[in-house]
Amino acid sequence: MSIRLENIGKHFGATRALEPVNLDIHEGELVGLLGPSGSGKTTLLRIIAGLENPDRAGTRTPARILFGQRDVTHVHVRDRRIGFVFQHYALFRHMSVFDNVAFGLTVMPRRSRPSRGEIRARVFRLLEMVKLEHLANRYPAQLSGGQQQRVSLARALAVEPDVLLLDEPFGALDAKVRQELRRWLRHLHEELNFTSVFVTHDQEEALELSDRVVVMSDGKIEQIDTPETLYRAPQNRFVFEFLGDVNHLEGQVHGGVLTCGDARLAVDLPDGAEDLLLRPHEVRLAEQPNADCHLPVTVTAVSPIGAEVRVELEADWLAKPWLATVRHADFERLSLQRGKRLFAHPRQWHRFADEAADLLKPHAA
Ligand SMILES: Nc1ncnc2c1ncn2[C@@H]1O[C@H](COP(=O)(O)OP(=O)(O)OP(=O)(O)O)[C@@H](O)[C@H]1O
Repeated sequence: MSIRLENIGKHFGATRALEPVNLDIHEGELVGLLGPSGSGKTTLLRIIAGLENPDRAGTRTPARILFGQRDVTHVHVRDRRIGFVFQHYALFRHMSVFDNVAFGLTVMPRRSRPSRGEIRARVFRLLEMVKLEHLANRYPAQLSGGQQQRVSLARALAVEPDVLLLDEPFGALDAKVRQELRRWLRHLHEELNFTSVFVTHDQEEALELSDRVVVMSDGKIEQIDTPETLYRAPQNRFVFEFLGDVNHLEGQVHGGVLTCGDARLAVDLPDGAEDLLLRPHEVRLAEQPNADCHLPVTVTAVSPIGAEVRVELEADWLAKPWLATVRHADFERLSLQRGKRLFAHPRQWHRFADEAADLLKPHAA
């Protein structure tokens, strides 16, 4: 089921939670709404659900919500055929896992309600999918947080919703369980191909799970793209900064050289103030400066965890420490340790002409 949002805005009294936005979600797509706290993600999700009404816009451009061809703008939440999973959408504590998952089916009007045998078969099929069939008789209190969220998901899918909405579904779980559940949701989605929209403020979660990510800030959509395009071609500074760690190199350009204290970098830019941005993997470390680049730094922390080594760098010319990620081989070759003095060499850098848009292509340095 595709979803189309036209001119959907929202005010709460004088607070503008959402500027009028347009959004097309394709059938079978898994779309993440990503943004900092207060950016309007939950408001947008609640409007899709029918838990909140969009502002009534002028008659020429009315707000509309379509599920496929069906205009659901004025359809009550209970008739929108939606499944929900919320961070704290507690299961019914006095009901077994089986009864929780069966709940939505057992309360259907008699004429559309499946028979008891069909309900049983469907619940067990779902429990198998979420790998909990052996716990059907347990009560929620006897399950881990991750298992409870899997039951919530099975419960949401039981009524075969047209659209599945998830609001920070893994927000309350610890990092490892979160990651497991993400992979598992991705697989389930591929298997069942439902259309779903989920809210998160976790970049990694959005990039790993989504077919496309909607990046939001301050009630506006900043960019809608696949994770890869978002990361490689952010449309503005906000998206670039929000999607990963960023190092700043601020200074004055004069005659093709950017200077900042005793730091210097040759750049092909007109004279004036600049703020260049670098991702941690774009910072190379070396024992020596060169003719084009003199960026002296001191190592202040090293964490050789995982596939790469994270190195924190400080310098008098830096307002905020830099973060570099280097390979283990370089870590050993440079004998990196606290207090070591080195030189940073940007592999490439990025620059946004202003807050509005305008990505200038990344520059190899
Ligand atoms: N019921 C409400 N009454 C008044 N203001 C609200 C209400 N709901 C949301 N807001 C305001 O609307 C803005 C957007 O809130 P929303 O919850 O959609 O953001 P969010 O991106 O989901 O944030 P978070 O990640 O913190 O949940 C915020 O400024 C918030 O304070």
